[in-house]
Amino acid sequence: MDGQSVSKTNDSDLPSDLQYQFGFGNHLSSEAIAGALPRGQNNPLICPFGLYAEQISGTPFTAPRKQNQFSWLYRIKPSVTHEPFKPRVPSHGKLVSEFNHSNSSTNPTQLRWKPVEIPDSPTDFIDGLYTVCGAGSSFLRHGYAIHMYTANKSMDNCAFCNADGDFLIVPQKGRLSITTECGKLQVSPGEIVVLPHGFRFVVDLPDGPSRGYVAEIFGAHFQLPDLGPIGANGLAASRDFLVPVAWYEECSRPGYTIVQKYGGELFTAKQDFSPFNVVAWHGNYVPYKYDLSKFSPVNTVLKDHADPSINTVLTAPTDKPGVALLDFVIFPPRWLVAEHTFRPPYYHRNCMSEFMGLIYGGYEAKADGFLPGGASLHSCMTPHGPDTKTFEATVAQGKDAGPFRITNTMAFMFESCLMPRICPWALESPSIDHDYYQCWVGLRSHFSREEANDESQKIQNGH
Ligand SMILES: O=C(O)Cc1cc(O)ccc1O
Ligand SMILES: [Fe+2]
Repeated sequence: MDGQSVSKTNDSDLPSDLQYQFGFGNHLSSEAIAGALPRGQNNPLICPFGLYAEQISGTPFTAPRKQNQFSWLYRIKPSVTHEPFKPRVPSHGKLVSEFNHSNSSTNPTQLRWKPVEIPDSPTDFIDGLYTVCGAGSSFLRHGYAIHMYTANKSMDNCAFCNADGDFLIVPQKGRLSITTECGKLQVSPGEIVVLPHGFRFVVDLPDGPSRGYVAEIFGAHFQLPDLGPIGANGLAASRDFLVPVAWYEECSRPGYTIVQKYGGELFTAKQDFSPFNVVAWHGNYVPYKYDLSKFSPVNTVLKDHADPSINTVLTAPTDKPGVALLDFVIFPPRWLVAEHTFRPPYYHRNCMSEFMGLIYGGYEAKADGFLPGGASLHSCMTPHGPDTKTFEATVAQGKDAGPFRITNTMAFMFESCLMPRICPWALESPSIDHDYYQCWVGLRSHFSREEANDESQKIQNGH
C-alpha cells in the first residue's frame, strides 16, 4: 500500500493525541505542527522550525523496495544527544536474546503454566518482563524470544529501546498507554501492539496491575499473511491496523534514562530531555496496534478441521517459503458448523513449536487448567491435543452437534519453525503445572479387536 494518501480514523471520542492513522505497511506521515515536514526532500540543509532530521532504518538500506522499511523523524534534538551507554545497575538477569546452554535448556515435555501473580512491590514494564523461551540469536539476526510480563506501575523518567528485535505485545490484563517516537497508542486486552526494532517507547499503566505476553523476533518483521484462494478479503484487514499521529513534548527532563536492550543485556544512557520530541515524521517503519475483534475468521463450512494457520493475524517469514520464524495466530469467537467432524483441535505432532496463551474465557481444547494469563508450550514433534474431558464431551454430543457459536474466548499461538530452549526461571516457576500430562492420561482405548473384525467382515461382505 506504499504511497497511499494519509487517512485518519477521526474518532471524535478520542483525544487529539490518541487519533490514529491506518493501514498496514502504508507510507504514512504526520505533523504535530502544520508545516513541520520538509516538502520535496527528506534532508534539507535547514529543516522547518529548526528541527533535526533523523532516519530510522528497519531494514538494510539495500533491502528490495517491496521489503524496505524506514522512517524520517523531525525532532527537536537528535537521539544521539546522550551520555555513553553503561551496563544497567542493577542488571536485569531474566532477559535472553541468544539461547544456549548457559541460559536455557531443552525439554520436549508438554509444559503449562498457571497465570503468574502480579507482584505487590513496585514493578514497571521493564522490570516485570522475563523471557520464557526462545531460539536463535539477536546477534545473528535470526530467532525469537517469548517473554511474559507482570507489572503494576508506569515507567518513570525513562524510555525503553529494544535493539534486539521487534516486540509484539499481547496484553492480557490492564491497558497499556504507550508513548513512542511516532506518537501515542492506547492498547487494551483484546488488542495487540507491535513496537518495531529500535523505537524508543514508554509503557504507562492507567489501570495499574497488568499482565501479558510478548513475542520478540530477531532480524525479521511481521507482515500480513497471503490470502491465496481466500481472495482479497478475510482474516486481518490492512485498514484495521492503527498507527499513531505525531506527538511531542518539549521539556527539560533532568536525569532522563534511555534503557537499551542490546544482546539481551540492559544498558542505560542519561540525557536531559524527553526522547519524545518528534514534531513530524513520515515513513513505513512505524509502531502499530490491532484490535483482535476486527479479525474476520474464515473456516470450514462443511466438514473437517482446517489447520490453525487459517487464523493467522501476522506472520514473520524466514527465507524458506511458507516456513515462519513466528506466526501470530488467534482462536477467536466464531461459529462451528462442520458436520460429522471432530470439531476441537485434532491430536497432533507438529514440526513447528507452539506456545499458547489465553487472553480471556476458555480454550476449546482444554476443559480445565488452561487459564487466562496462563501459557502452554508444545515443542517440535511433542504430541498434544484435547484433554480427556473435551474428547469425551465431544464424542458424547456426537452427531447432535448443530451449528454452535463458540463465545467468550480469545486464545492465541506463537508458532515457530525454530525449536525453543526454555529459561530456568520458567521451568522452576511456582506457576508451572506439574500435573499437566494428567489431562490426557484418562484417554481410554475405544478399540475392540473383535468388534473391528466383525465390522470389517460386514464391510467386505457388502453390508
Ligand atoms: O494445539 C493447539 O491447540 C493449537 C491448534 C489448534 C487447532 O485448531 C489445530 C491445530 C493446533 O495446533
Ligand atoms: Fe497444536
